[in-house]
Amino acid sequence: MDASEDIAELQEEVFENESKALWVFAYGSLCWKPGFKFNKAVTGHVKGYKRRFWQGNVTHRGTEERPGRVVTLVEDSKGEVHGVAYAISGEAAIPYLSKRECQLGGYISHFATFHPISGEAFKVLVYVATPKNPLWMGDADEGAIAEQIIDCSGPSGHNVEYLVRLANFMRDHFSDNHDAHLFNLEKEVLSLIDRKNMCLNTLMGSGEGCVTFIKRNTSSRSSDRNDEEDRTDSFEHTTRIEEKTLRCLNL
Ligand SMILES: N[C@@H](CCC(=O)N[C@@H](CS)C(=O)NCC(=O)O)C(=O)O
Repeated sequence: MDASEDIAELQEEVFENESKALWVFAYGSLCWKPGFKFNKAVTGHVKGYKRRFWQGNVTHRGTEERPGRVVTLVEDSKGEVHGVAYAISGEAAIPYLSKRECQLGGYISHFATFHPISGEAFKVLVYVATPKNPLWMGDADEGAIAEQIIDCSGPSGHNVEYLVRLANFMRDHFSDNHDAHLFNLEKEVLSLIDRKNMCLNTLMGSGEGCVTFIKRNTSSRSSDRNDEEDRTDSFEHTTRIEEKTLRCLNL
């Protein structure tokens, strides 16, 4: 973890009252760089999609001359995409996401059903790029996509950082989830970096604004409290939390 990164807690459970908050599902850079304040974050998945590096990007990880590649969700009746859902807080999150995702990224938003690692499924807002948007790049040979990724960078950093931080997030939080497209691309990109004698550390940037999640194990709460007290307390605790401003770890 870079010294400039922030830490935030991943919770294990979403209580019924909390699922009525506005939640956003993250499956790309929002997993490791949300950029907005949230009250709660839980891992889980959405069904009926697959994650693909089929969206072009000229405002974060590429330029007009050399567009980068970022992820979107593509419909797939047998697919599942794992990521993290955030209970957003404050009024700034939606305008921020509208600008970052829609205005700058070509994504549109709609609702999907999120299945948390424990607890009932609930609705989440998800930002998806469709083939209708002008930045759409679509399917391509994974070797060609890898060549494009190592060749692109933009105002938010290198396209390699985008890919590797997402792969790291998935490894850290979903050990049994094999997103072949993501990890094949990572393997191809790391092999090209090696062959071209490039420096991965340099490509990964400073980590400014990135978040590393630590798991908060609610079941480890003091054992002398009954479930109801725990549940109520942890819900109140969740709502009582001031808007979570992520703190830097000055290690
Ligand atoms: N909506 C997806 C993808 C979001 C995404 O990766 N957006 C890109 C392109 S608009 C972005 O914000 N990149 C910021 C960055 O690369 O630092 C998610 O939930 O994570």
